[in-house]
Amino acid sequence: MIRRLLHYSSVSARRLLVTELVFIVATALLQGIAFLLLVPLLRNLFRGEMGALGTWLIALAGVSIAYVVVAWFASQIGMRASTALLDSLLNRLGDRLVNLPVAWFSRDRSGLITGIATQGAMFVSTMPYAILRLILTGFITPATVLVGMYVVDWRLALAMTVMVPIMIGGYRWLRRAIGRGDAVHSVAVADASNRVVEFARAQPTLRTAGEGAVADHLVEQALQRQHRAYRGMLVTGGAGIAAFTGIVQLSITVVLVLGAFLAIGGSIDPATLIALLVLGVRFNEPIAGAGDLGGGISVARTTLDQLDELAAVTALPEPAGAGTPADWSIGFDNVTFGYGGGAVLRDLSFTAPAGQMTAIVGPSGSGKTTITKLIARFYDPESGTVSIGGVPAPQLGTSVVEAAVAPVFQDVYLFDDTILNNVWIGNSELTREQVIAAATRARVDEIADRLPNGWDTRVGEGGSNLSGGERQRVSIARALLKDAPIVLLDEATSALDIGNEIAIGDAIDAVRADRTMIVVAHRLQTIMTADQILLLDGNGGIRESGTHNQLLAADGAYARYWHERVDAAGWQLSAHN
Ligand SMILES: Nc1ncnc2c1ncn2[C@@H]1O[C@H](COP(=O)(O)OP(=O)(O)OP(=O)(O)O)[C@@H](O)[C@H]1O
Repeated sequence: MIRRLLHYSSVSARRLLVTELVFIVATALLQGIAFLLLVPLLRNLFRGEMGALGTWLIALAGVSIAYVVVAWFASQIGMRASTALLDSLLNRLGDRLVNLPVAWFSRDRSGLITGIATQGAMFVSTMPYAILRLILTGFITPATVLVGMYVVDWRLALAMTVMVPIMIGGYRWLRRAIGRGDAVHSVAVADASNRVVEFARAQPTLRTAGEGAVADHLVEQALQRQHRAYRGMLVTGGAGIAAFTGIVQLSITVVLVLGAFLAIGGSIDPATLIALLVLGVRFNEPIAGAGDLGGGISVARTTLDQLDELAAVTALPEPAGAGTPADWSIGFDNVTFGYGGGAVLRDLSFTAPAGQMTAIVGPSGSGKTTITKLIARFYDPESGTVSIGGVPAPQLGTSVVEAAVAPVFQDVYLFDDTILNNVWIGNSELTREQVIAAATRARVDEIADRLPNGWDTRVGEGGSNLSGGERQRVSIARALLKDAPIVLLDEATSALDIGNEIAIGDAIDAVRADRTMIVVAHRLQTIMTADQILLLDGNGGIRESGTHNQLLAADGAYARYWHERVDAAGWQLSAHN
């Protein structure tokens, strides 16, 4: 455990932790010595040898003062070590989160991260101060007492020694029992918090769909599972603590009975026996205390296990030296990919020329968004190659791909900050004027104009004060600011009002310039103005590809798809041409 704490500590936290451990050991030794001094002290008291008693009293007072001083330092350093450890844990977690592959993040992982970042990290950080101190003291103090007992009476010391492995066995069993219960409980807590957050987020949908009862039921089930897991943890933990306390009490009884026999046989005088029995109680006290806290270690261990699991998540392969793309074209070469089930894309090959717009169309679930996620390198394909400028993505490395690609996805996240700051994160080095200029090109100025505080109006959590189309305009403005040579655009599927429709069209024109654009296209205007259209077949491949005019002239699947869409939209081609 101590090794694991040191592993997750920063250099300064590690230094504090080691210093604290030294102080804890010193405290425990002094406590043990103070207990041992009780033997001559009590023996002299019962024998009425007052002269020697004074000497032992002074010695005891000296050791006690030293103990208080060292214990005070131990607790002060312990508190500082705890704070430093908490900082290190949260920093390690943050560093890991920004390096985890994007594909790792899903909604059911948010409960795990929240659990580690809140109770988990707090619990681990209290280890040095509140728990480790008592546990180490609980073992070092009795060990010191035991060594001293051999000096006073080896037979009682031997009896006590025999009990030690039994106590250690009991302690381990107790820790394992609590650890098992806590592992189950942690999973249940993460699941329940996911469900509650989901329930809160889904309120608008649930109310309109009248599905509140189903969601209620899911939350209730998750809370019941958590309740059961908690009860299970209390039952196993409580039984473990009771059993361990029983073992500790048994050891006192053994010493008591043996001591009584020795006193009756005359091989030990009553004064020494009383002193040794007092020592026996002192011997057991810290151990029983450590038993109560052994569960704390198990709970902290669960959090450390979760951090280890996070550390073990394999990142996508990175090259030793990043390759340089020849241009900003994108190539798919026999790409096959699935999310663990069947293949979503099968032997898919195409080239999206640099500086041109490629529109991807096709049935729902045919893998359009998946293509954009492979380009952004959220995943690597199972077989085949995705390349940028002729260089396969793994040879470019994630950071090069991230810098080259600006994604404008449908689930754009806006922070609960001003609308301007939400655009600004596209490139924090620009000035306010530059940000406003870019945002204006994406037609975000119209949104700012209607908000009470203009550019400085907060947009609510997740951008809840803006419409879907408006959020997408902010996202396009971010892409403009980032000025990446490749833009991935997943157009909103939901119908947009005419204002947003025109504004998004203008925003796309602004971002298009000479960039390579891959658009999961739903707007007819986008589709027909693309330099290349890929029609997916719904079986992981491409059915037809070409320009709008070529494909219409071919009068195949695309032509049918197009006419259906035009009819459905009641679109007047002539009006827009
Ligand atoms: N993270 C994921 N985990 C598991 N399966 C996924 C994941 N994302 C997508 N899928 C599945 O992969 C398939 C392709 O999804 P994708 O979103 O690429 O389709 P799409 O053509 O963009 O669909 P739509 O037009 O409906 O948005 C679907 O069957 C979908 O359920």
